[in-house]
Amino acid sequence: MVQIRALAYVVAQCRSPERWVAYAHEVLGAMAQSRDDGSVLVKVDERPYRILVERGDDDRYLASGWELAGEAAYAALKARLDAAACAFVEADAALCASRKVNALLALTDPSGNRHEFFWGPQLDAQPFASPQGVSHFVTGELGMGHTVLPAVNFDATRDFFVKVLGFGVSDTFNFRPDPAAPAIPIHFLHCANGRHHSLALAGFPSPEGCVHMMLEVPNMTDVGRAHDRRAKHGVKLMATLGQHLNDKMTSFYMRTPSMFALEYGFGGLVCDWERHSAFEATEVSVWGHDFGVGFNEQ
Ligand SMILES: Cc1ccc(O)c(O)c1CC[C@@H]1C(=O)CC[C@]2(C)C(=O)CC[C@@H]12
Ligand SMILES: [Fe+2]
Repeated sequence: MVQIRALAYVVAQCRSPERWVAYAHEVLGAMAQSRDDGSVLVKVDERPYRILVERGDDDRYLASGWELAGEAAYAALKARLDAAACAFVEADAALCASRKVNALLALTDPSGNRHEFFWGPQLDAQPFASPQGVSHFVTGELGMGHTVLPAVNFDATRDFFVKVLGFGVSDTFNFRPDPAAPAIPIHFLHCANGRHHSLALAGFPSPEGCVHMMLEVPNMTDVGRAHDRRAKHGVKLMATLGQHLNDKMTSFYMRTPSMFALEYGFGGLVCDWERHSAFEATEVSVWGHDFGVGFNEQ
């Protein structure tokens, strides 16, 4: 059985990656550094980066980076993909060097989202120190956080993650913006760690390539202070503060320089998958999370 350990990183594209440096320092409370090729590494923990921003002619999401435990797990994934007749491309030395990993393969899921699978992240001795006094970001064995990706070919994409890649379905949600229209499915998936979801698939398109990514901090003070910094720097709010019903996370959503949203929250559920029963949530949140603000200019 294939086991994906965790979501390790995301890759974004930006016409002005230096905007991500200011956004990381001033709003996220993360470290950030430009490289000679114009790309930016956003660092939130002991890893050299968790968000890699490439310079390009668009502001959008490019890829999710999934971590395998080691060489054997990576070989097992390749065998699994071959057996399922899923095409993939192995990275050359230049791409591995850019991603700071030992070996990497890339593929496109049935909805056209790019995913990278690797083993052997490079570690350096640079500790994390938040420029805004954020306590820390909740990563470690739970991985970087989560992403919600558009899945227009919903069933095929869900089957790919569950049947080929071994993800589990944590919970489901049927989104009904229009009660007369058919519900839009959003399925929350976990890999081999306790984070409630590392990936959610949403049955609608997203021009920015990603509905949102999520970074977690350990307490409400860190969320509230980020919420203040967002307002101070005029970053657009995409959803108000609230607490999710399924994973209990308290969070708000704001725009990133690559146009997709970032959820900044605390208190996400850590599950024991031996004891968990998947449920269908009929509400987004216990309180708050007005996504209506995302459609208005502030
Ligand atoms: C429902 C939910 C549970 C846990 C999460 O971490 C989470 O981000 C969500 C919200 C998912 C979803 C979204 O991201 C884009 C806007 C959506 C479609 C809504 O308008 C309601 C649900 C929202
Ligand atoms: Fe989320």
